[in-house]
Amino acid sequence: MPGQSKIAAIAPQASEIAILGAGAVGQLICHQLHSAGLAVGLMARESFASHIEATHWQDLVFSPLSRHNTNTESVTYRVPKLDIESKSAQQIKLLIVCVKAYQVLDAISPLLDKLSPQCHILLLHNGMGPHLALAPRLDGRGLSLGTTSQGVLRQSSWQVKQTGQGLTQFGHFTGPELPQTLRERLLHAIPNSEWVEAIIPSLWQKLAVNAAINPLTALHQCPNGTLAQAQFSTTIANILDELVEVAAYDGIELNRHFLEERVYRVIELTAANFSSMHQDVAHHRLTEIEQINGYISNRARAHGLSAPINAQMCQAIKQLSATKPRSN
Ligand SMILES: NC(=O)C1=CN([C@@H]2O[C@H](COP(=O)(O)OP(=O)(O)OC[C@H]3O[C@@H](n4cnc5c(N)ncnc54)[C@H](OP(=O)(O)O)[C@@H]3O)[C@@H](O)[C@H]2O)C=CC1
Ligand SMILES: CC(C)(CO)C(=O)C(=O)O
Repeated sequence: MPGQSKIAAIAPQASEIAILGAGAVGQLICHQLHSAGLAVGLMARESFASHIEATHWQDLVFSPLSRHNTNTESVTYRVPKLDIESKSAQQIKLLIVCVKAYQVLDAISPLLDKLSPQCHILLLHNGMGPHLALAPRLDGRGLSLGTTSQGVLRQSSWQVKQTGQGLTQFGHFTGPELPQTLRERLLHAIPNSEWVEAIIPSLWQKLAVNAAINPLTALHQCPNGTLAQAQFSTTIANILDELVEVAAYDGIELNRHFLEERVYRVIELTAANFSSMHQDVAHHRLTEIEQINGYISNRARAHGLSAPINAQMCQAIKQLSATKPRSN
């Protein structure tokens, strides 16, 4: 293939880090960990139906971010495809879950009684909620959470292209902490990443960006930049007002002014992009609305409050999706 170099490297040692969910983000993180020399393997959906006992390999193609739309050279590399039924699964020390928010529980549930009791779990998705459902089921394992503003596009099953750089944040949520050595390796491997003392406020801040941008771009079928127009400012302000109030009841103090500035900065920086929800609706896929505006409205209800604009966004996206047959 033109513009592509083969640098296949086989790491013979057992994988100490496994990535569950071999989609866009899963393959991006896999590439970054593999490039840093870490023993990483993939758990793709098809592994569960597989009767192959031993570890086998997967070739992946990664295209780095291209500046000025120039042709960048893609790299092909090879990582183990992990089978949860194999003995090597017991050696996994860190499981990074890179599925969509609504897929987390279904993806991880079959693994919980098979992973080692020491295996640490890290959830990396947009939206919030799965951590609350997963926490009581950890059986003494540690749980960390993360959020990334890197951008990546899946071009085919085993080929992804990085489309944006951005901050990635991780932090401890509950149970035993991620061992220091693994934490350092993770931060070293993922560009522009940091460990934060309090991850939940960071997740709320990312939630604010997604809650303001994603449903409006899907409903109005527009790129992110269109939301800078004055006609959207009241709705965006209302979404943020409700979010800040609900977060405060959850014990998280957010700076309303800072949040709004952040939302408009993302609108400007990603002006030409179509949000993930816009794309999910356009491609007739399930959206993460339930874990974004739906989470705000559910947490409001849990505190005896209401978050009518977020509830309305949630309802409108579900209605819009219902008019289109789903492909997943
Ligand atoms: N793409 C991006 O640029 C960014 C995405 N995010 C967030 O990251 C998360 C992941 O997004 P993204 O990678 O784009 O999504 P994708 O749909 O590309 O990847 C999800 C992957 O999870 C797999 N999966 C689903 N269910 C299971 C299961 N039960 N067992 C094993 N694998 C499973 C899917 O398999 P299959 O292929 O078979 O469906 C798919 O490969 C989302 O929350 C998204 O909002 C955050 C920042 C940027
Ligand atoms: C930041 C934003 C809104 C960029 O499009 C995003 O995270 C998404 O589309 O889900």
